[in-house]
Amino acid sequence: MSEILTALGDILEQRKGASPDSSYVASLYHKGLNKILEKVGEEATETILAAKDAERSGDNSDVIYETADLWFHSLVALAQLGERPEAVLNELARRFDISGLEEKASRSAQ
Ligand SMILES: N=c1c2ncn([C@@H]3O[C@H](COP(=O)(O)OP(=O)(O)OP(=O)(O)O)[C@@H](O)[C@H]3O)c2ncn1[C@@H]1O[C@H](COP(=O)(O)O)[C@@H](O)[C@H]1O
Repeated sequence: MSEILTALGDILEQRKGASPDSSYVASLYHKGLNKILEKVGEEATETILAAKDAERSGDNSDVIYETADLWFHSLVALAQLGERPEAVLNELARRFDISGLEEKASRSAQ
């Protein structure tokens, strides 16, 4: 799965040199960070609404679709700031390592 994020990160970097009419990502870069963050906010709201609908209906397809939009726009915001998707994966891995170590320590103290 991380290969998909790496490939998407590469495309997001390539779009930095593209003309705004040639691609959605290039058009977002051209509009600037505030517009990208506005999209992150919109997609977060749409994800929340879709999650509440999913809870009622039992159908998760819309919340998965909206979460993909949210992740995508968050990665565009990070790319605009000069960060790649791997930075987020590394942070998640770091937290996983810490909690894994804490769990091991609490087990050996028992
Ligand atoms: N993953 C995505 C992706 N997810 C969502 N979107 C776009 O994000 C937008 C979602 O916003 P909305 O639903 O609000 O739609 P909208 O009304 O068109 O947006 P606004 O006019 O309000 O800004 C849609 O235009 C989607 O097409 C994406 N656009 C691109 N990608 C990836 O980015 C790559 C590069 O895309 P381009 O720059 O378009 O070549 C693609 O190959 C994909 O892998």
